[in-house]
Amino acid sequence: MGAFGSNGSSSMSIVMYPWLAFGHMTPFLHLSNKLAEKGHKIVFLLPKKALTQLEPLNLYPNLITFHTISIPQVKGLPPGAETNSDVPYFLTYLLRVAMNQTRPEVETIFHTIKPDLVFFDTADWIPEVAKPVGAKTVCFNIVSAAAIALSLVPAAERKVIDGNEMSGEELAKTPLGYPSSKVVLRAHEAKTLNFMWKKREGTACFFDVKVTTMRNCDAIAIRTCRETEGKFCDYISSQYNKPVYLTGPVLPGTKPNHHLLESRWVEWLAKFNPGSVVFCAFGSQPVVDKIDQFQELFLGLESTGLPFLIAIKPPTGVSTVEEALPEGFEERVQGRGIVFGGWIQQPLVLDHPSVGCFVSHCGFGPMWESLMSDCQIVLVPQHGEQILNARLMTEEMEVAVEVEREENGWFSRRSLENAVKSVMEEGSEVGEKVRKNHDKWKCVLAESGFADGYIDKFEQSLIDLVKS
Ligand SMILES: C[C@@H]1O[C@@H](OC[C@H]2O[C@@H](Oc3cc4c(O)cc(O)cc4[o+]c3-c3ccc(O)c(O)c3)[C@H](O)[C@@H](O)[C@@H]2O)[C@H](O)[C@H](O)[C@H]1O
Ligand SMILES: O=c1ccn([C@@H]2O[C@H](COP(=O)(O)OP(=O)(O)O[C@H]3OC[C@@H](O)[C@H](O)[C@H]3O)[C@@H](O)[C@H]2O)c(=O)[nH]1
Repeated sequence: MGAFGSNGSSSMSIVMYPWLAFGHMTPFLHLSNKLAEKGHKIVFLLPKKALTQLEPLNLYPNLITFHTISIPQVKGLPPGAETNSDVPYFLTYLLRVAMNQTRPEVETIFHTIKPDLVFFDTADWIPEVAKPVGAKTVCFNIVSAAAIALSLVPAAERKVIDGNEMSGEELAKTPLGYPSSKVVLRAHEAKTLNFMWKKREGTACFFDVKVTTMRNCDAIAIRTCRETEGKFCDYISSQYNKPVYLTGPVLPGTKPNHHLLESRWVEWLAKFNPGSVVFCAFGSQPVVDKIDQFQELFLGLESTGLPFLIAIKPPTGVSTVEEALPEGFEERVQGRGIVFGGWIQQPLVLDHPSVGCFVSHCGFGPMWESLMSDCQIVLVPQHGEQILNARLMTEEMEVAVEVEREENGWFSRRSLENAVKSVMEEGSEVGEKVRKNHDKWKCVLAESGFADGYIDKFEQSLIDLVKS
């Protein structure tokens, strides 16, 4: 094995195989760009359908090669389903079953490429397949360290009695030594964690899969930084008794071939004053499943009286967002409100000067994107991990507000309207506080050398790992 690194004579050969969700594939690709910038070669495994969205984000096509994987049809999944965008949230485990069936194809690829390193997060058989070809494995986690520390460490193990669901109170208990009293779930929120211990046909439970990946890999990596989540990273490291490598925020930055925002959005956004538009986006998967809750979100934005752009996937059972709109909504908001059910260039919309507020489901990718923007941030988290991200943003960093929900999980149009107004109205105390804190954090994260420093250190850890 020769010398490694940007100044060395040879580069590392890396394979990436992320979970089949855009919230995972996107940061894996951003990290690939950072490693390619240092001269390393990457083969990126992904389903065919994801190519359209990911190809424009590949900044080093000479070094990053996309290799499409056939995702088998599994009974119960919608026909042609390949990514989380094609699957309702409650069926996501079947996509995991499908991913497991790609093992023979991945094995063949490893034998052909013989990589030095394999990055993965969900396919727990990767270490078994990588070892015979001499590759080291990195479990790269793109969710918050807080979410992993709360529920995906050995100390969080739970006994499921007779296949019964656990109570919210039981699930809300933090594992021994968990380092925060603020980034926690309330009992009614913790119920969303039940899926982790649920036994499913054809695949182990989520908790077992994740703990196995982190136990069996050669290194654990997390897309985060010490400044925001140091204590959670230390806790994970102590739980698994291995070092945790941090990549930092891993955002693409501005590159010469950075693509442009589609003209339809440029033209529409240009009609409004700087900082006046509310952009609401809920990620790549259909997450708001109940149609009345879906409509309440729209009605809440309508009530703000502000211009808004909503990018959201239709709820389960409805094929387009248009079909799910509240009655008379389109006529009432004509000229100031748009709803879009397709893929939108989220980071570029957030960068647009007319956009002043981001209403988000608080996936971890959007969380970083919002921190790097100048927008006020309003959070409507849907599931466990997103709720924890939201607590990090509201309770620890104090850069955002969270929309209030009732005990049954429902949020009203009024609570959404109030949250948006609390950050958008001039002179609002809350609005000023979160803006000040957000500015401070942005200065830290955007400071020259901050993100690059993380990547330099990360690259060195990988080189040491490969040589070990
Ligand atoms: C209904 C179930 O769906 C499937 O999983 C749901 C989503 O899981 C996301 O990943 C995580 C979620 C959570 C969480 O909700 C609460 C937590 O405290 C921690 C996590 O962690 C993760 C996670 C962590 C680390 C990692 O490397 C991961 O790959 C994930 C995921 O982002 C999203 O795409 C899923 O839709 C699941 O398949 C389950 O079996 C279903 O029942
Ligand atoms: O229309 C879209 C949707 C998404 N995106 C981009 O795609 C990326 C993925 O978005 P999300 O993080 O919301 O992705 P997902 O919906 O797959 O989230 C999933 O994985 C990451 C976790 O933190 C989330 O909680 C989980 O739901 C974002 O960085 C976003 O900028 C778009 O550019 N356009």
